[in-house]
Amino acid sequence: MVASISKADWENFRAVGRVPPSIREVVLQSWKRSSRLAMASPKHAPLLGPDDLHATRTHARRLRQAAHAALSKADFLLRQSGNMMLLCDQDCVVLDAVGDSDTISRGRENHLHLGGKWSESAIGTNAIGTAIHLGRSVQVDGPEHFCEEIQRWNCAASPVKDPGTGQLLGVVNISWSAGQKQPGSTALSSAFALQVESELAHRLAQDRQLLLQYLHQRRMSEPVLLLDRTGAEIFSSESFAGLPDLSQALAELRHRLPQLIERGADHVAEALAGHLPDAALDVIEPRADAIGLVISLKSPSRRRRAETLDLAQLSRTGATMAELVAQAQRLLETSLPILIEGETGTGKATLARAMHEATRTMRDAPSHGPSRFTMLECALLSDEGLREDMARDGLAFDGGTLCLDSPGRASPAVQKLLLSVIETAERAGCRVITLASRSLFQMMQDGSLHRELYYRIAGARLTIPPLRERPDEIPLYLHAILARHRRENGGRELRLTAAAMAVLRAHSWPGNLREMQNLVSALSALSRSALIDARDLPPEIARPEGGAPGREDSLLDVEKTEIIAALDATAGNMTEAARRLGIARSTLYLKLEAYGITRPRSKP
Ligand SMILES: Nc1ncnc2c1ncn2[C@@H]1O[C@H](COP(=O)(O)OP(=O)(O)OP(=O)(O)O)[C@@H](O)[C@H]1O
Repeated sequence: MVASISKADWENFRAVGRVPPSIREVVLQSWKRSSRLAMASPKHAPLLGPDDLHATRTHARRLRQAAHAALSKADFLLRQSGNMMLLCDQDCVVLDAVGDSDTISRGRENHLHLGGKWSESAIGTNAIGTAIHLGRSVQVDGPEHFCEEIQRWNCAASPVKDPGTGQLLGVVNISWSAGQKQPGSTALSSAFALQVESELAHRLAQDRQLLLQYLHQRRMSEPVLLLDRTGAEIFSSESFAGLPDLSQALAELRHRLPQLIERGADHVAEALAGHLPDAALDVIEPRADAIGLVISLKSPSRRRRAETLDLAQLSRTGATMAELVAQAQRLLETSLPILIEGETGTGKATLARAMHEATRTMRDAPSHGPSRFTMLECALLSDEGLREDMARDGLAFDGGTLCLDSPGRASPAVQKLLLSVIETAERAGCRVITLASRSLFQMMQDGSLHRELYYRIAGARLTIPPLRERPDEIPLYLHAILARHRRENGGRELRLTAAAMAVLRAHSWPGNLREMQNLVSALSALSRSALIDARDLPPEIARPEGGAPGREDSLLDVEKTEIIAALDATAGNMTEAARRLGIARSTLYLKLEAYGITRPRSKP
């Protein structure tokens, strides 16, 4: 494209406001906006200082990361072409400059370079500022620029929009000397902008995949809604969708989420507190950036619940935990890395947090400093993201605890990087605690866990046995969880009948304490009475399908459950229960004793 006007046209407009007849409408409108700002004619755009530039580039990291491939390609293609390509953010600040080195040097003279701010309000009509103002591709040639010094340039800029929200993120701009003909530059800037947008879309799709994986791993049974960082709904449980009166609060949240989530988890929690007071929030941050949000109802978030239990409380939940807590306390005297193993939901993360809190408050451990608890969900880490976090100090340790969740599920590349993360953490006086629901030793033997990583994390081992291996402790846990639920949520105090307790003791609890926690939340929400009987329990617990016992169910478990179900169905009538089970009444008495089952009700 050739400029629609001459230098003389521009001079006439500036001097007496005469509008050149051949001027393009887009340029004229921009000149009018620029005139209203009554700016002098600066020689260059304003320039951000190094600290502000660093902060601006960090803030725009998502855009810059997505533009990485396009910038590398442009750097190669535009070498010695007289063109340079600039990536700018939505405030018109130049974030990156690549391409022909002579053109880049000349750009510096006008601050058409890193940190230069090219908004219309700062420097009048120019492709970057005008494209951002209009939200569409614009080319501005020589004398069409509003400020004289900038007329040595031709520029073509195309917007980059967030594929999730449609929000303008910035522009890709191509600049070259006004004297040279460079046909196709607008097309080139559009092509690169499209490439950046498609990379952003690809990353958004990957993040959505990660969010679904996260939800799958949590196995949440309460009403739950999963949103990505743009506010789009990724998943909603039927129970959540059916909740009345939430639509307005949610619409507002989804609208504000893209801004809130950029500012951090605390801002989201704060904004939601007024709208969804009963909701628990989990902002998902597998790397330094939040990629989405889980909202669950009537069950405070796992993270918050875990924070409230200390070692003393844990040791009160039975002999097994008392012994484990005693061992944990001895280990806290050392600097050994600790591996906590146990099936899903057995309380590994809770124990790790309680250990962290204990270290924090130990007066005789000044070296442990003010201390953060940094949890890395290893299965969700990518080597690229982790490398970036390490490079820009996103994983700064201050003593405290580095908690690695399921390192065996990380890719081999991530496992290698974790070795350096651990080294950095230990050098900063950090305690390393690793959580695993499968035997890491076994995984090392299988070759799915890096051998060196295993020996770096498994200094000492604590193993939490599954609930089904310690049925005597089940009532203690139930009482503790019922009491805690009432403390946290107020309301009625739920109590269990002997029959209900018997069924729950006999249950195999494949989801362990998390399953128990969810059951208590569900009972509290659904039960009309404060006294829970066996018949109020969900069918999969009260009457497990004979054909589909859990992996761990033994035949004895099945028999025990059958007996409890028969007693429940006959309201404790021994004669009738024995008849249903096809055994003698005396045999039923013997079996009750053997299984430690308490008769629900005395009926003849
Ligand atoms: N001693 C305890 N008493 C009562 N509740 C507990 C106890 N320990 C853990 N919990 C609760 O059990 C649930 C599961 O605990 P946690 O998340 O620590 O388990 P986990 O083993 O780390 O699970 P996963 O391996 O699936 O991540 C949480 O809701 C937690 O608050």
